[in-house]
Amino acid sequence: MKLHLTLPQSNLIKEAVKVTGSKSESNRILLLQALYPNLEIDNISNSDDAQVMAKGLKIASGVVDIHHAGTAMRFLTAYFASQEGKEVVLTGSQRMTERPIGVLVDALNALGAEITYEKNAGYPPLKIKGKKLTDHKVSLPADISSQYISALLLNAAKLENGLELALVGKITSVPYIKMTLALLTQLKIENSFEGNSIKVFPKKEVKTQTLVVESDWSSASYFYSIAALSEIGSQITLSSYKKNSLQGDSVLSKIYTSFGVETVYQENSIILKKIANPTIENLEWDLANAPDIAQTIAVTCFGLQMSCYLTGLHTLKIKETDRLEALDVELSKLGAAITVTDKTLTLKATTAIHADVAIDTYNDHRMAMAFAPLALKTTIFINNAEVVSKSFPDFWRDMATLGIGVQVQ
Ligand SMILES: O=C(O)C1=C[C@@H](OP(=O)(O)O)[C@@H](O)[C@H](O)C1
Ligand SMILES: C=C(OP(=O)(O)O)C(=O)O
Repeated sequence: MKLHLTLPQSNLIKEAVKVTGSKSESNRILLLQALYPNLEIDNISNSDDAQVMAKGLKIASGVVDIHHAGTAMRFLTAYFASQEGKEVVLTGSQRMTERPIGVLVDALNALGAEITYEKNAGYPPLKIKGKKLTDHKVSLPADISSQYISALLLNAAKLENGLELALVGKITSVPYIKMTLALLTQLKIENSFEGNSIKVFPKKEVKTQTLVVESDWSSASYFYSIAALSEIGSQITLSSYKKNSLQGDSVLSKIYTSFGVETVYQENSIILKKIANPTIENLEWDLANAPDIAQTIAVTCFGLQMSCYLTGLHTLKIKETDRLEALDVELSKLGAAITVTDKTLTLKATTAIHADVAIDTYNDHRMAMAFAPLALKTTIFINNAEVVSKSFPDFWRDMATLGIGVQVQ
């Protein structure tokens, strides 16, 4: 589906938008619910990734296909490896077979699991024969993806002796590890994270309770970008959010103050108010703790004709696509002066934004959504716009709600 996006007729429409639940929280809680069936979930994400996760957890043998969902791939690998009696081949999309998983497989096999590669060593598909894992100490590199660590931690309390991880190297995407531990703490599963050591203690049962998923902050980033690119005086209301979020991407409220966007927390909503022009000329930010908002921020800077220097982007090359390369190609089409390395992105202030460019999305939901806010500055086409369903199926409907012209070509 190719979409043509056009400018809002006047100011943004002040409709409140209810954003679906965090996919990161949802996929963690779904796994915990499979381990502790007396848990209930509220505000679960309606994303493809949460749906494939829920479906995958119900399968006991045969092929489990998790499509593009990285968290589902990693979390289910640890889950099936520790489920005695289950035997599956865990696979996904073509891109998933190019996203590395060797660190997690090595760690699980070192704990006594039986996982083998169906095709290429270090990559899905995996053949997993579930076993009772009794070893409880393992060390693993922590600088490639935090999802390997969360996968181990989520399943840890059901292991006979719990789990003790020694993390090697600079720990990346730390807030996601803290989110995992915070959810365990909510279930009164004892855990600790000190220096490079994480411990989770065994717990056979948890109290019956409902875990409420906060709405997705990565999804909120596109609305922050819209607010930043809109006229002073515009505002957008999003629910359901809270000030003390488990999601690291909530750092958006801080970052976007530099673009003149203020965040007001009101009951269970956030109101994004465009109150000023950008307060800086160049944004410098290390995004190692919030990699999923890199595309949004780069495009916001481009739309505001600002320069930026983004660092900590070393994980972007192994996500849904090589996001650094994709940003380089697509922003250049629009007229940007951009340079990327394997962990940084530099953008020079642009003088003009080209009109009617068709943005390619590379099977990456965040490419489609990050570029959409440019509709406030120019007319733009988004190719394969349906990719948004990976995390935010209602995205285009919500864009239209705000008054942005969304036409199928
Ligand atoms: O644990 C999670 O829910 C996630 C962790 C991050 O991955 P990395 O740790 O691989 O950076 C993030 O990019 C991904 O979208 C979700
Ligand atoms: C990287 C992402 O997801 P995953 O790794 O779970 O596929 C994302 O949603 O930006």
